[in-house]
Amino acid sequence: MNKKSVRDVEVSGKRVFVRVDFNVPVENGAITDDTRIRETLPTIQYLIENGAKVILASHMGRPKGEVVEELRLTAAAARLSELLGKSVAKADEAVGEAVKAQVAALNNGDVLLLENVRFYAGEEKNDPELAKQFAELADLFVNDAFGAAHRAHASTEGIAHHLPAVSGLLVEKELAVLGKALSNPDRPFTAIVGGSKVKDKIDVINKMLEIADNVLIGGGLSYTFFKAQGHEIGKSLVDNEKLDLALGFIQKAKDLGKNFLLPVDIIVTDDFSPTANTREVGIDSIPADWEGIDIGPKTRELYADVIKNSKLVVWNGPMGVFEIEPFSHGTRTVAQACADTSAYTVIGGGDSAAAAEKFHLADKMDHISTGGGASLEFMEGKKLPGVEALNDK
Ligand SMILES: Nc1ncnc2c1ncn2[C@@H]1O[C@H](COP(=O)(O)OP(=O)(O)O)[C@@H](O)[C@H]1O
Ligand SMILES: O=C(OP(=O)(O)O)[C@H](O)COP(=O)(O)O
Repeated sequence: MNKKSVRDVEVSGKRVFVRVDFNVPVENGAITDDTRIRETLPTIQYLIENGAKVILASHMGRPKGEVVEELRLTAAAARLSELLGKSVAKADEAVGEAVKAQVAALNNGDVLLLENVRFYAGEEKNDPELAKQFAELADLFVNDAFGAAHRAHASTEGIAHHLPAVSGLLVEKELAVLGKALSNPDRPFTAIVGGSKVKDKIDVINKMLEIADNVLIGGGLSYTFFKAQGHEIGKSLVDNEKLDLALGFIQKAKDLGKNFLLPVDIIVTDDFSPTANTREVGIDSIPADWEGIDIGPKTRELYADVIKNSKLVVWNGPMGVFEIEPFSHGTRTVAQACADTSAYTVIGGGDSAAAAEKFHLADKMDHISTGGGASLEFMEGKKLPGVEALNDK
């Protein structure tokens, strides 16, 4: 990476404003997955050990510039404190006199977590005044919020214009792993693209056709391709505006000599529920009033085989509605194949990561990205504003 990291600058005795992504799932006030907090520990521990005064800032949810009690970072502070094995002070605001006083009271090695930065309307607007207020709290800015690196907000981008600005160790790691997949991949390189957000995934499929050897399509995306090819797709998910583009991708794969695989069989259902009737059908036999919900057994076998024979696998998006048990087999098979293969496996996207967790296979993957949107945008070749704003080496 051509950006400076926290290791490239002096931090001892400095007030360091660290943007993290503690946007973790919470149910009834309890954190249900603390991955994003655990992944920032290397940076926070590095700063503590090197005598910095650590000021952490994060967003949580989308409170749209207002205080929303359920979106306070109180539970995150408590969990961080447990994980660090030391007390973490928590501010009730993110800027202002009380926060300044809390910062002034910090000793070297102390940690203070500010309140949700999205309680301020200026955050998402990248208001220069708010960015300045954040900057006034510190001597150095460290961005370790990979999950929010695609956002140009006051605490991710604006602040970098007022302070020396470097990356944290998580951002550095994410960029190194995802960057390798893009620029110097081990081959055969297999990209698996599934999920339901056709519009969001189009650019990623396009990019993967250029850089991967095998592109496997699954999930709700598949039906736009099937419809474009003239198949009956019943009530399956489709994006009618992308039919020509889908045909274009099939042609592009041929022109580039890439192995572009669509499901050869699927599971259809007559109702979106765990007790619904299901059938395995070929892609030319989808009943008009049924819905495609998962990849079928032949496709599972085919995809698992490709994954097994790969050296690098990048997976984004589930193969079916894995949240409902009878429709989870395709996603489970792909997750298991990723766990078993000797290939280096990279998982991006919240739902694919959640699927790996659900099947207790997450620790068998080589890299699970902490950013869904951010990893997609990075893989599409877009610039991430939270990274671009950092100081060059
Ligand atoms: N055939 C399908 N029909 C409808 N929804 C699907 C289908 N296959 C997968 N899904 C849904 O897609 C969702 C995930 O899509 P997406 O957000 O694009 O993935 P990710 O978060 O991994 O990027 C899951 O909730 C899953 O239930
Ligand atoms: O959860 C996040 O994004 P993700 O679901 O794309 O990984 C990040 O915290 C960014 O949040 P945002 O999409 O509200 O800006």
